[in-house]
Amino acid sequence: MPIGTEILTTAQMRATESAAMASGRVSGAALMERAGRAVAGQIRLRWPRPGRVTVLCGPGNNGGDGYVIARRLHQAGWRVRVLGLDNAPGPDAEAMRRQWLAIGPILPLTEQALRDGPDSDVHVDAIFGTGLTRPPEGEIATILRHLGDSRFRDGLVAVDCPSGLCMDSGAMLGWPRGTAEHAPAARLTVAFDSPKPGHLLEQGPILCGQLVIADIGLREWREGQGAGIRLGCLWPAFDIADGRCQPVPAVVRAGLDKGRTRHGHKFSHGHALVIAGGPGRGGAARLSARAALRAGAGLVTLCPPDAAMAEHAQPPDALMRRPMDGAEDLTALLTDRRISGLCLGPGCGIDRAAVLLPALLASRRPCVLDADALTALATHPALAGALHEACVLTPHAGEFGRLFPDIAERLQSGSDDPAAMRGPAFSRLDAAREAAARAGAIVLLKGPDTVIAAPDGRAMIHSAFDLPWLATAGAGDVLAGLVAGLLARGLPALRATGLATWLHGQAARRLGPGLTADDLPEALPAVLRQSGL
Ligand SMILES: NC(=O)C1=CN([C@@H]2O[C@H](COP(=O)(O)OP(=O)(O)OC[C@H]3O[C@@H](n4cnc5c(N)ncnc54)[C@H](O)[C@@H]3O)[C@@H](O)[C@H]2O)[C@@H](O)CC1
Ligand SMILES: [K+]
Repeated sequence: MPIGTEILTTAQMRATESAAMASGRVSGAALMERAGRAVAGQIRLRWPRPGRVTVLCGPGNNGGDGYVIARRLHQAGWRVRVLGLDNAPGPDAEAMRRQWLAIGPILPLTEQALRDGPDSDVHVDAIFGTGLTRPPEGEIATILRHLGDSRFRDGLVAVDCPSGLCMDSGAMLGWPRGTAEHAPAARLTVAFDSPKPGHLLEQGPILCGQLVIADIGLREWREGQGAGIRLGCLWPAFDIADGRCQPVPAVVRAGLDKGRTRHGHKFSHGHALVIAGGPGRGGAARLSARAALRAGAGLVTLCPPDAAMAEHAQPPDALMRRPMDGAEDLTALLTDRRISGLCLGPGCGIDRAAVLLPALLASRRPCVLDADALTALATHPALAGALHEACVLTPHAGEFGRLFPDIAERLQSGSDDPAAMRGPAFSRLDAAREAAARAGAIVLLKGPDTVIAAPDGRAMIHSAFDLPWLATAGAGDVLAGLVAGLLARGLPALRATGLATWLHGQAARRLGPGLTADDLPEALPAVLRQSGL
């Protein structure tokens, strides 16, 4: 079942296009015309008065789109300059190129030609799209670095993606991994049919500027691809075809009714257990517990060791407290079948987490393992064998590196062949999926580009590049608590994780700069109400 907005890898996009063309109901040229028309339309929306535009056309179909854009803008009264290559493009791009040649000349695609011309209000980057297979070199690399000058940014429009961006990973091929200095950063990127992972990961959101997804009529063939990668959230700069943000991803609605009937008993809304640490370190777990309550768990019990009970006496009074000293206490508690979600890790202490993990995992109860529980897993690898599909691991990059050092190393080096850096580069999506498959659990790899993956390969991306203020102490504890609360309510683990991540981001968006983690659970009622949940 589709969840949220679908994301396609470049291979899935190509397969979708091929299926559409094989159907005989749409031609490659028609798709190209729609793509070019969509970009020209978006340019005219932002620059209503016709101005000067330079269109840079590359060797493939991305370049073909560029010739369509040039023609359409010319027809709309723009003064158009086209730079292109002599390479024989494919038949569709060649047809578009000829149509342009009937209107105007094609100058060489060189930095010199770019510099020589009169100033343009808009530059259209139609050099490479999904066909990028290796880092740009030579003259084209020089052009891209030239376009990377910040003075171009306000007028740079990327067709499908900024050229050089690997649309499967969000890495700029040819740039050191994790950097994009002097790469062509667009004000606007018009991508076709669906976002690709690279629009949302790593450098993608920084380089794409505003991302608009243009509908070019491929939906029925896309749905046949069984993509399996789902977007759990859209960030505000994200426009779906009709120019609006999608208000609430389907992930938010699906399955939430469970345990929320009008006549429901508190136990039918689930019982979450949040395990706290020793004296003086209870704050993190209390944040998690408050978030679990706000996520709608019917009951939430905070379980510190007996020696720390006293410091949990303050509100919220809705929280229950119960001492839990060791694994026997946990096992005894878990004989209560109504406990339907657990949270272990925030402020717990690594030793305590290691002691409790075997009993927790043996119960096969849905759980989120965060912070110290992840470090305990990394230091006691034998425990990992007991992980199961209802476990959610929520590592940040450092914890991920300790749990899955070889996968983190591949991600760091950027590609299976770092010397040549041939795309598609190994991505955070690949890393999270591989880790989830190995662990047999859900993996939520945190970052401004959070990736959530299930062992069967289903995945979501949550882009929060617009929320720098969410990187604050305790925000992760709140996220873990939200996951635990939703698990307790009976949501399947992947869905609970996606929804928790989305709610977390929405709460942060609502609060804005200056938020503290304490504010996040309190912002949830408004987010839930606004989303109609
Ligand atoms: N196929 C279709 O039906 C449609 C494709 N569309 C456009 O077509 C694009 C994909 O077109 P292509 O597959 O032709 O690929 P591109 O236009 O992205 O790339 C062109 C060619 O450049 C070569 N190349 C790759 N990396 C290179 C490098 N570093 N240096 C030099 N050459 C390099 C490749 O051999 C590739 O075929 C999409 O991004 C989109 O813009 C749109 O027209 C919509 C319809
Ligand atoms: K491009």
